Amino acid sequence: MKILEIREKTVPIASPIRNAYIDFSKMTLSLVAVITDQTRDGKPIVGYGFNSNGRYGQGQLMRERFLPRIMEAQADSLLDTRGVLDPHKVWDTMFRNEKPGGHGERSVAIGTIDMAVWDAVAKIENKPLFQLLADRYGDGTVNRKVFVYAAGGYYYPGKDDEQLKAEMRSYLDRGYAVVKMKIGGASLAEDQRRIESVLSILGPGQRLCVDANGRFDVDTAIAYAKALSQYDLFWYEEAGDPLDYELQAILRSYYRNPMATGENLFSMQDARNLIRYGGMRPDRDWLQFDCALAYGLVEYLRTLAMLRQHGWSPARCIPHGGHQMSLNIAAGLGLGGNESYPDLFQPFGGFPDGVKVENSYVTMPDLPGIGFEGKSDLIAQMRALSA
Ligand SMILES: O=C([O-])CC(=O)C(=O)O
Ligand SMILES: [Mg+2]
Repeated sequence: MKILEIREKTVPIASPIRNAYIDFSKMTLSLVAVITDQTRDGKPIVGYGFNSNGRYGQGQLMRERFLPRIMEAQADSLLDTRGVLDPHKVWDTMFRNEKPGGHGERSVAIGTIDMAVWDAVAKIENKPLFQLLADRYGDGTVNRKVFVYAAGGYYYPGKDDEQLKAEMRSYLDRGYAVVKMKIGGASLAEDQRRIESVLSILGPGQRLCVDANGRFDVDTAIAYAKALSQYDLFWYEEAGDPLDYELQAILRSYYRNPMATGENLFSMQDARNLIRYGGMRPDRDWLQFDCALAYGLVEYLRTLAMLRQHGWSPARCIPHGGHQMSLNIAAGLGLGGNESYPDLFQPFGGFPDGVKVENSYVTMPDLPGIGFEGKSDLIAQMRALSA
């Protein structure tokens, strides 16, 4: 088999929301289609991928480096022993003549193409990606029920506590038991008022996460840690700069409840530094590495192996990004769950049509590949690229 063509397009996912670090007024992503010479029911098998929110479209890097390397490679050099496209070989081909380190420069572009390759491979095998992953890298058993939480609670022009509560209530009404809001874009006193207003609407078994998006210096991170300790939060996320492992390690002396970070670490090596030097606690903290920003699933498999070597369970991973790729990895490889943005970044976030959230869990349906064909608004945009 061979890849006939790879197309990419930059697509807007702009909205007026703001976290503690950026607004999303000009946010974009790259959508990719890997068109193969394989067919099913007379139609070409096409794999699709896109990158998560937060890092913008990647078209130029793809056009100048990664797509030509794939298309110039001998078609056979990209195949496994079964004659099917091998994501690891495609990855090695993309990475040819790339130096180590400085991962963010290219990890999003490679991760986006990698997603489309896995989608194509699972479709060629006519299996859901979660089943393919369990068969190839696990013992074949899948856990179709995946924990999901609702991320939102952004700062928004004119948004008051009543609107914040209404937003969170609507997530609870849609079946979520864990919700997330932004902090660090206002004073501590104002954020505490916002947090307490959300806590006031949570019922038994319902929990809140807060996310500072890397905004705080060490003193502010500690001040928040002390103030947040009085609430029974699900987690305190990305307090300081994502690469400041010392800050993260210091925080454990001030915050006993769970913390979460990792969405802005874009390689196994960066993730390993967090595990080595960040003081993260495998019995309670959460890791949010997102394959769609971090060189894809080929690299995520290396990260999971690194975690195992350091005594961490994959169940401590709840990736950032809210895409179906991580849902498949969760169901196939035993992650602790996945993020979800019920009202943001559509049509890229979310679940196949008809999938319901119940007590903060979804059940994965049987769709070949990642499952994009089950989400009508998303697959319409994807097919427009590959048609
Ligand atoms: O606001 C963002 O950049 C997204 C984010 O941190 C998250 O989903 O955890
Ligand atoms: Mg975050």
